[in-house]
Amino acid sequence: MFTEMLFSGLRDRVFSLIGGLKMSAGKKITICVEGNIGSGKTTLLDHFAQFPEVKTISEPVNKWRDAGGHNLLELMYSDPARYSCMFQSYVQLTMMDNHTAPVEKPIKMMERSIHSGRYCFIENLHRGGLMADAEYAVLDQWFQWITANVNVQPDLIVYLRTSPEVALERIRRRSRDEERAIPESYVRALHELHEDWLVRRAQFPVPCQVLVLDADQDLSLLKEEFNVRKQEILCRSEVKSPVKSDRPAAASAAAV
Ligand SMILES: Nc1ncnc2c1ncn2[C@@H]1O[C@H](COP(=O)(O)OP(=O)(O)O)[C@@H](O)[C@H]1O
Ligand SMILES: Nc1nc2c(ncn2[C@H]2C[C@H](O)[C@@H](COP(=O)(O)O)O2)c(=O)[nH]1
Repeated sequence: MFTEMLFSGLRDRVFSLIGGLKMSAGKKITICVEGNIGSGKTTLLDHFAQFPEVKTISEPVNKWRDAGGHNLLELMYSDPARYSCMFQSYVQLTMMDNHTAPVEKPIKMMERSIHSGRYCFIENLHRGGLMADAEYAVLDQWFQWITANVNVQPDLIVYLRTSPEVALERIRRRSRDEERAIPESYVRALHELHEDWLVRRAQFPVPCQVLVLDADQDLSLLKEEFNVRKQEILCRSEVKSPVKSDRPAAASAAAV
């Protein structure tokens, strides 16, 4: 009940923001909730799942933990040099499946996207020397083909921005078996890659508008943060969505 009350204002703000995206009649809106491991994505989706306008689609972690009886997530964490290419290949397939899943409701809210899989996780594994150049090149070719030929375009990214310290504390608190040995350096590197991508716009294209929320705050303060930022975003929602090209254009609205 307490969480319900806290998020009720957030729901209204998200919906008014979506209204600002100039939803034409019948248009479906896709929102991707991005953030580091433990940033609160599942918690946010669980809350929004109760609203009739929203269809939430969680990250397919269960598929990764049982692919024909194999726990690919555990394999990847146990020996990333050997298994990360295989794992990322399956992540790209399962995330493409989520992106293309037909949804009757006007709002599809996804946990993460194929984009963060490429720009944050694959990038992290390659830069960390845990993925060979050839594997990186092949995964990128697949990613480029998918983004050019399949509609994996979100309309809005909600970035739950946490400090690495808070993310680590929440990972430890959640204590998922496969994640018990995640080093602090891994979470820190993922944080910087999210920041480079969604805030600093350092290298990789951002496919749509981004709403940045300070997710370090406890649930009680998260709603206020969103209220403050809502107007700032709405004035940008007049901007047309990026023209669909063979690659996602950098969002014409600046990051907030
Ligand atoms: N804003 C928050 N304040 C405090 N704890 C949170 C907050 N958001 C999530 N948590 C807790 O942190 C852990 C990770 O949250 P989760 O939603 O599973 O993150 P993600 O899906 O991004 O990995 C869970 O135990 C959850 O209850
Ligand atoms: N190597 C990758 N790992 C990924 C990717 N997407 C998610 N994950 C891992 C991170 C967590 O251990 C687990 C679930 O993520 P949450 O942030 O929801 O806890 O899956 C990826 O693309 N590559």
